[in-house]
Amino acid sequence: MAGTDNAKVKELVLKCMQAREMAYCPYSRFPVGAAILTADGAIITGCNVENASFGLTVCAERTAIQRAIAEGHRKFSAIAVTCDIKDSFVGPCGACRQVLIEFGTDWVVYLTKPDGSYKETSLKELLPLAFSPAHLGH
Ligand SMILES: O=c1ccn([C@H]2C[C@H](O)[C@@H](CO)O2)c(=O)[nH]1
Ligand SMILES: [Zn+2]
Repeated sequence: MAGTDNAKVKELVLKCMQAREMAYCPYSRFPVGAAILTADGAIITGCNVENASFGLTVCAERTAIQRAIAEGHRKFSAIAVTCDIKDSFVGPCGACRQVLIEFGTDWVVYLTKPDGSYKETSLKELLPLAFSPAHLGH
C-alpha cells in the first residue's frame, strides 16, 4: 500500500497473529486475530470473544475497532486479519466489513495465512455498493 512500508506491514501481520493467540473461542475453536494500523502509526489489536449465548460473540475485527475508537483513534491506514486456515486467504465477515467501512473506504485490508503470507485488498473491494455515513449526510 502507498505509504505503508513493507516492514510496517510485516509488523502488523505479526501483531494480528499474536492477537489470535488471545482469542476466547471455546465453542468454535476458531481463533481469529486482527491488528489495525492507525493513521498516526499506532497498532491496536483484537481477537474474537465468544459467549455461551452464541449470538453475543464479537469478531476479532470488531474487537479491534472498538478498542481503537475507545483509545481515541479515528483515522486508519490498514487492518490485518488472520485465522488458522492455511490454504486460502479469508476475509472478514459481512458484519465486520460494515463496521470497518464506517471509518472510511480507503484503508487497506491484509488477509493473512498462518505462514505469514498476506494478500492486499480493500474495503471497497470487500463491500461494494456499501451503505455508508455519506448516505446519512456524514
Ligand atoms: O470475520 C470473522 C469471522 C468470524 N470470526 C469469529 C467469530 C467466531 O468466534 C468464530 C467462528 O465464526 O470466528 C471473527 O472473529 N471474524
Ligand atoms: Zn466479523
